Amino acid sequence: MKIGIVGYKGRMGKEIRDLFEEKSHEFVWGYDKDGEYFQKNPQIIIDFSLPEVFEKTEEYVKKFNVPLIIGTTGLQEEQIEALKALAKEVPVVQSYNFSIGIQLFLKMVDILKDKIDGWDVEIVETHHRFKKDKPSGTAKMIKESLNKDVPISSLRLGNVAGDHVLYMANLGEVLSISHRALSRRAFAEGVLKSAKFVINKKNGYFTFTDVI
Ligand SMILES: NC(=O)C1=CN([C@@H]2O[C@H](COP(=O)(O)OP(=O)(O)OC[C@H]3O[C@@H](n4cnc5c(N)ncnc54)[C@H](O)[C@@H]3O)[C@@H](O)[C@H]2O)C=CC1
Ligand SMILES: O=C(O)C1=N[C@H](C(=O)O)C[C@H](O)C1
Repeated sequence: MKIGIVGYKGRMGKEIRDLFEEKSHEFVWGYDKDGEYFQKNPQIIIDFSLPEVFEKTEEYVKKFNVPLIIGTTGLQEEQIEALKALAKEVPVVQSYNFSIGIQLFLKMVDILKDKIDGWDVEIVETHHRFKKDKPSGTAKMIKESLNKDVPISSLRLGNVAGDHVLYMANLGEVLSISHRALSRRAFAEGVLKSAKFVINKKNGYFTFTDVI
């Protein structure tokens, strides 16, 4: 695959490029703060940047007419709507977490959510000090899966790649589900899976749940 990355100079951009190149795919196009890197037209665009870059990503996806995988968090409701409109033209995979573990976490939440009425429920997320958004996109996904308004606490500590814990308690017991990404490789692996899933599709809006 010939890939393009929006945010290619960032932490995730570099991890994704390294993994794809290890697997003999080619990094041929990139976009970052200082503009475009162009070697060849990409066959797919992967965006791990910031919400303010979204319109540029949309512009380049339309220009190259290729699938989009987007992991950028903190997107506005209108940007999600714009992604769904874009997905009528090209295939789009959007997720706030591309790790397999968080997919399993969400499945457990789905089993538990109707059985914890009257329990105290709180989410705690911990990330590296450089993370710009708060709370994390994953914490928002967990809250949405619970289908109720629960508090989220955000810690920004050192170089933590991404921890999420869901605590549930009644007066006699505490139950928790917890996930820790040991490095950004876990997310990059999910992006590679998504790229293989989406590369030959015509159009459509997909999440990482559809991919695995
Ligand atoms: N969905 C998932 O599984 C994951 C999502 N993320 C999300 O991915 C995004 C990127 O995370 P990191 O790589 O850690 O951040 P980062 O800050 O290391 O990388 C962001 C990149 O975007 C570039 N950028 C910023 N403003 C720009 C602009 N106006 N025009 C062009 N480029 C611009 C930066 O120069 C940088 O290279 C964040 O939204 C983060 O929350 C991160 C890890 C996993
Ligand atoms: O910014 C990060 O690093 C991460 N962001 C995502 C989020 O906001 O949920 C996913 C992961 O936890 C790492």
